[in-house]
Amino acid sequence: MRVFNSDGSEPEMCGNGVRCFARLIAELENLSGKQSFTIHTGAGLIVPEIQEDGKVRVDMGEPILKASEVPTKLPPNKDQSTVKAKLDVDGLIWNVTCLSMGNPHCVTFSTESNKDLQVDELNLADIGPKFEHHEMFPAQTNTEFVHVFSSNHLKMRVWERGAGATLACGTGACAVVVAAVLEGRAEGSCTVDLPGGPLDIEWREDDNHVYMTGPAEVVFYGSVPL
Ligand SMILES: N[C@H](CCC[C@H](N)C(=O)O)C(=O)O
Repeated sequence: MRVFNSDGSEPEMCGNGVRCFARLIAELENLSGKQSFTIHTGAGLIVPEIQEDGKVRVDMGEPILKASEVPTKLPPNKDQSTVKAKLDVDGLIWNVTCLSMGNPHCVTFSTESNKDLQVDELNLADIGPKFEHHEMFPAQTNTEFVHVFSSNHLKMRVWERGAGATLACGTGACAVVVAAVLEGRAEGSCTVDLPGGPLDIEWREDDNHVYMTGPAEVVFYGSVPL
């Protein structure tokens, strides 16, 4: 599977895209019931599995925490991660945790002056590009702004690299749960509310893999003359 952002850039991976890809294969092959596929992506092999209830569960692999592999130029902690780092965006200091799910993510729950982000009040069109193109992210970044309802219920908005504000970001939802666990804000299994709907995310201790479960439905068929 190859995926392209709306600006034409080609990211390594797309979590929502791979769910839709699995659904399309099942529709085209007229498959029903539980189905599992191995998809080659720019982030390696990804395994989506269509569940009996029709939802798609994706093994998104292991999160990448090493700063140089996110990649970010933020000064790393002793364990080489950038958990609870400080990012200066136009003079405002944001508390961030950066990681990769095959593509780069910067997750924030607060600024130095505001400990509880009211995500619906943020002007993403203003601040999003300042994160996306920040000098600390040599490959740019997807940025997730998160409110914590409880230790297993989060809400996020996302400014995506190469796409802007979107209704949903599967790799972003995975990055949000990993960051929340690392910051001590959440447990490993969470529901993440996105503008486009909820996703169930589980970061499993036994294999260190992140699993994302959510719907995928055909909404139209079309063709694109190239
Ligand atoms: N804009 C992202 C790619 C799409 C990721 C998102 N749509 C998802 O569902 O994971 C990037 O450039 O890394």
